Amino acid sequence: MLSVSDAEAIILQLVQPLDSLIDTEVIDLFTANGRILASPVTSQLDFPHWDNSAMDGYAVRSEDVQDCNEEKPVVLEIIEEIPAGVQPKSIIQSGKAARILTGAVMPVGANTVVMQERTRREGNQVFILATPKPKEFVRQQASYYKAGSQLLPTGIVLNAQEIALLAACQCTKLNVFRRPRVAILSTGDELVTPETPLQSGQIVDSNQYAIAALVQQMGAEAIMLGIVRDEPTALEEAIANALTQADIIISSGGVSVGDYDYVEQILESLGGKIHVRSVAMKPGKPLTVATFPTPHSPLLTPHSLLPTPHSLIYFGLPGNPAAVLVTFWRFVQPAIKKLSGLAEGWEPKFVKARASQELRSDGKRETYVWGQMRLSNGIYDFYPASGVQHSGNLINLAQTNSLAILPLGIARVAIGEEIQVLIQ
Ligand SMILES: Nc1nc2c(c(=O)[nH]1)N[C@H]1C(S)=C(S)[C@@H](COP(=O)(O)OP(=O)(O)OC[C@H]3O[C@@H](n4cnc5c(N)ncnc54)[C@H](O)[C@@H]3O)O[C@H]1N2
Ligand code: MOO
Ligand SMILES: [Mg+2]
Repeated sequence: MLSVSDAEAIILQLVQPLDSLIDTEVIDLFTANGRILASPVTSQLDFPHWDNSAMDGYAVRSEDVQDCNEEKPVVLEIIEEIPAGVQPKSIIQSGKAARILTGAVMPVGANTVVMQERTRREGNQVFILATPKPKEFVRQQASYYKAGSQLLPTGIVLNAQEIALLAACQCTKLNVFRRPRVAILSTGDELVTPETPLQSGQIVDSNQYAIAALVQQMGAEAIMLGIVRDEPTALEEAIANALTQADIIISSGGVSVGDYDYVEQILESLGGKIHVRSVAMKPGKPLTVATFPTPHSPLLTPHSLLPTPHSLIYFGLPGNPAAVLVTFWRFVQPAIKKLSGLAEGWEPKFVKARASQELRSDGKRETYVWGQMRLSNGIYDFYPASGVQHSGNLINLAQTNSLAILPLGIARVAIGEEIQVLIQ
């Protein structure tokens, strides 16, 4: 059985990010929230675009206002009014000033802005009551960004901050990585859809919904392939079909040692290479991970006839609902993030927290306890979900946001002790 960290290393090494030449699409800025840039962005505009005023006040020549104070103000003649958005018409000569408003273009000849509060106005004269620093309150052209240099690199997520910047640059069409395609299937004769009236012994296929929600939350496309019977031919057909339409396939169930657990055997019969068969973790022990060498369909490459170069990864998650969530957060989420083209930050995120209650495990497998992290006075406290922590219990998963980790060999964590917590 592999340790969690060995399994993680193997899995993340199997993931080849999407290709920045092939696996891309051009989208509108309006739909760019959460998407990942597939090529760097460069603007032909300087920021600021031109020298402009940072204050409401007066544009002056700094040489004219060297020695002024309240008792001995310098008096300048106002020759123009420049609101934002208006091109100045005059040149500011010695002894002259322009009324200027925040964001307005600096007039030629002026190099400094005196803020309104340090002036007094009488008619078309302004009294400068304090000496400004040279160039004070002038936002110099290109002082934030010089046209032609790289503005945003490949591999970053576009959020509000980046989208604001792209809008300001008038970059309304963006080359981004396509969304990873994730096919999802559930295995089990006992499974029915949520709208089916339950017969004795039947279970609702909640995993399909959980996995689809997780996949969508990550900005990937969830392809829901439904329930597959525990029957080798049906399973083989379903997996072969999934291979033609996805970058990643996630199934749940059928990976343990039971008489109807066929997933591993079918993966091998379809030419898959198994890299992980079980992991020393609880829940999640029978996690199975395989790869298939080449994509099985040109569907994957809408902009080219070349096949995508990365291999296809199959995650066979254990059927128990909590095992699905834990193995997804621990392994599948970073794998999808890495595949999606993110240049950095795809690794799982751990934080330190204080145990708010005693935590226990059998010490034989790395144990993941689900619960809630809460921030109080700058310190994270971890509250395990109340009720049983069994991998078949999904009731108390609701409202959890993290997983506390009890390492192998640690059977007890006392109240107040520091623990590692995986955040979702
Ligand atoms: N003799 C052993 N038995 C088991 C072992 C073991 O090591 N030796 N491991 C146990 C562990 S740990 C887990 S986890 C499960 C994993 O089993 P499978 O992946 O083979 O899953 P199934 O047997 O198909 O189902 C397990 C359980 O989960 C329910 N399930 C399955 N699919 C869904 C779904 N889509 N939505 C909701 N619930 C689902 C299923 O009804 C079962 O109750 O094996 C243990 N056994
Ligand atoms: O480890 Mo299993 O994944 O307990 O339920
Ligand atoms: Mg089983």
